[in-house]
Amino acid sequence: MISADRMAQVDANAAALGVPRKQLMESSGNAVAREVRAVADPGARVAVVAGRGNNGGDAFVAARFLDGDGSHPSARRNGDSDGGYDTSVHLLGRAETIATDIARENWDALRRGEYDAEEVGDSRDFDLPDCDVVVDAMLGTGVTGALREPEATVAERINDADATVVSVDVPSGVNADTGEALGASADATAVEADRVVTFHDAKPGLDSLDAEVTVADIGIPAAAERLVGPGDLLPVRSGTKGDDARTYVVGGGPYTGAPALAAQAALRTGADLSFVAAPDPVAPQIQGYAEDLIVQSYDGDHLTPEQVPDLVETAESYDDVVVLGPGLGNADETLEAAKRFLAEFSGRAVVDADALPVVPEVETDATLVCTPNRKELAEMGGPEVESADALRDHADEIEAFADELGHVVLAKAKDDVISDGERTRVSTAGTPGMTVGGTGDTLAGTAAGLLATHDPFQSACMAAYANGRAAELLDHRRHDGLLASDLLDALPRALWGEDDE
Ligand SMILES: NC(=O)C1=CN([C@@H]2O[C@H](COP(=O)(O)OP(=O)(O)OC[C@H]3O[C@@H](n4cnc5c(N)ncnc54)[C@H](O)[C@@H]3O)[C@@H](O)[C@H]2O)[C@@H](O)CC1
Ligand SMILES: [K+]
Repeated sequence: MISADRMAQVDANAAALGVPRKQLMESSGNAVAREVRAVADPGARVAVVAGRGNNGGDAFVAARFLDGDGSHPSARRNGDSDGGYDTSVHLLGRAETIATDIARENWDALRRGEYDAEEVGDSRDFDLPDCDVVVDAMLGTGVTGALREPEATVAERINDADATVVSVDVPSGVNADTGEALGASADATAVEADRVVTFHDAKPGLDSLDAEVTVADIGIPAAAERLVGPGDLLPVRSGTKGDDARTYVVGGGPYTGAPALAAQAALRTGADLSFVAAPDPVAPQIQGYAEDLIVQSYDGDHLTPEQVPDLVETAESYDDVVVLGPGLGNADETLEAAKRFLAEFSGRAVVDADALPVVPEVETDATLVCTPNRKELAEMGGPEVESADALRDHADEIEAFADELGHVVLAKAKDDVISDGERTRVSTAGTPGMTVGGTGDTLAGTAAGLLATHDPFQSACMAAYANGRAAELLDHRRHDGLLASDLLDALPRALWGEDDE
């Protein structure tokens, strides 16, 4: 099962892996043509009713495969008297308004190839021709809201027609995630399909329909789902910046750079305000690294359980996303404090570095993203991974560990493995230069900035990819000598830039 949003991500990942959408469209159209062949014999009359998006584009391709008068070489070879169908294509709207290049190219191919293809300017002029099969390609997963005109009227004509209705991807006007007709009213219009050819994977909403559903393999590589790619960034790229997103790094003491890097990465990733809570003696130093941060100090030179109630109260009252761990050190009192923090905190947090080993030891209501390296993963009770290259070979064990832990695990190495115990993805983004200190801190801060407005698993996937991608964007200049602080500059481009699409 795959949701419409995830399908769009996978599709963008496939393009990044070298299988562009136009190629997928060719496979989709071919699959639609196969379905028509399954419901009607050659020579039957097929009316293709297409919208101006890629759903229509799929059907333009199908028309090329279906149309014919029996003279196609394959039909002759097979000894069929007539391998083709009497096919007409009806585009709802003018060709200039076709929304995507690939759909327009397939429309142009129909016109140049002298297929029977017309533009329908006004639905009042449109008489669905007498036909045996209607291919419904008005709208697919790109539909928003109730069917507008002319689609609504045409949907009624399709439903009234005495023909087998084959819908492309999803019946037009139906929400693929829920199976409901889109729109406010209970009697919202949608096409009633006899058959649906959907692509790549089943859609949750199609089960409840009174239609026979075929799932067609359109050649999307498995890696487009398994590997985190630019498609996984669609939630940030298509979303708006969260209002008042705030992050709160509880870190510093023996070290000062780590909390500063994490807090700055959070700002680069969409947080509006980034706070650091740090011990008195090091607070000015952390502030000195960056005027963009708001540093709040507490008594003592390292975190102790005494400070925890105040920190929890501050974080919870402002609904801050916490980063717990960077630069805290591992004094016994500090680990005790980390444990107490997690026991009392019920918000969202990224847990990194020295705070990680306490996670399995504590009951918490908090929503956590844990970001261990290989050594920390083992210390937490996760799998022992023999080398930095081998992490992804242990993906199944990491999934089992995340399931047992009850939190998202982002295990970082050459390739990162991200799991919530059910879903597991691998990020191969990154460069050899990233073994330098501090890149884990920018990763934790990035995850926190994203966690302010996105779900934990998605945030962890996006953070792993964006942090690695930031290094790739810089790598041509800094193959040796990359600094974690360099990544800060590149993070916004990695997240929102167009350069890897
Ligand atoms: N995403 C994928 O992975 C793939 C998608 N493919 C096809 O692409 C389709 C999605 O294409 P698009 O995203 O271009 O979207 P659609 O073709 O579903 O529809 C988009 C168009 O419909 C219009 N529209 C939206 N809501 C409307 C409403 N309520 N009434 C009237 N018009 C409305 C929009 O203005 C836009 O022009 C899929 O359903 C599938 O058929 C396939 O080609 C292969 C792979
Ligand atoms: K459709």
